[in-house]
Amino acid sequence: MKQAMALTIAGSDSGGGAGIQADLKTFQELKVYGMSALTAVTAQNTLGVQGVYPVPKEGVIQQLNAIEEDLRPQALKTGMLFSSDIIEAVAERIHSFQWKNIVVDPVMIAKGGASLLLEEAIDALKTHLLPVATVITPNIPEAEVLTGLNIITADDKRRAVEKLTELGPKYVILKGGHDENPKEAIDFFYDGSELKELRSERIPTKNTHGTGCTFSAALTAELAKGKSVEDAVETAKLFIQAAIQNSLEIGSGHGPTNHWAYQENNKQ
Ligand SMILES: Nc1ncnc2c1ncn2[C@@H]1O[C@H](COP(=O)(O)OP(=O)(O)O)[C@@H](O)[C@H]1O
Ligand SMILES: Cc1ncc(COP(=O)(O)OP(=O)(O)O)c(N)n1
Repeated sequence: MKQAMALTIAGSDSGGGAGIQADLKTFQELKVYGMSALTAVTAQNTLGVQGVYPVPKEGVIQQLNAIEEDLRPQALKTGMLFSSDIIEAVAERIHSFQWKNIVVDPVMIAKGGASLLLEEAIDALKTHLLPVATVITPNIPEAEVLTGLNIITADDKRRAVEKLTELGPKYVILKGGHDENPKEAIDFFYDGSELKELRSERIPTKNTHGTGCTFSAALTAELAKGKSVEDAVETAKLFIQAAIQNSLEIGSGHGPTNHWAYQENNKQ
């Protein structure tokens, strides 16, 4: 059997709950061989981000070249990319290597408010990276920045996903973690014509550090196995639901999600 292989291009979270660490843990749980290209080192824990140290663009390019030369991913995701320099380099490599199944999680701001994307990089994200994306997974504040819309109602969400599709990605998943619904966490899935809702119970917990990273990593892992985007997102939603339901009460801030809960639940 061919081994499924996935790549994450993202920042490091020293606390292990988000970023590269969350992505690799998720790949591993879903039995996908994980590779990483680091874009930045953050000093971070459950209380927030204390420092950001970007990797020079040349270092990011060299990591991607090394992966292409020898390993080739069947799917990849991008997370924290930080600067327009890094975004342009990543988009160029994805294009020239003709990598497929590209998940763009347009990470902008960490839970505590720290900026993980420079203001100057927003244009590059829209003009360089979204056109090469297969699927993008913004949360509501990120979708507001990318579209310039105020997103509150279901109609706003429809308008937002349509507008985001015009920027290039084939599919848009507008995540509902930040909306006001106290009972359900509803994500909107748009394939360019049909809008579907992915619903789950909203779990009342403060331990949601790394939810977005984990969700997009699960989606990427399933794409690497050859699933369609429609099927991969169903598994990603179940994976994040189990991870939040069994989140870890560690640290004194927003604890991380539990990456092994999905497999534990699915053991015979
Ligand atoms: N309290 C919660 N209960 C259940 N699902 C949640 C909860 N918070 C977020 N989610 C889900 O986690 C995933 C990540 O969403 P979100 O938190 O909006 O992303 P981000 O971490 O990028 O802000 C989505 O599928 C969302 O519906
Ligand atoms: C290094 C790094 N990358 C991404 C994030 C944001 O992760 P996310 O899943 O959106 O979770 P929260 O920041 O909302 O907890 C991050 N914090 N660090």
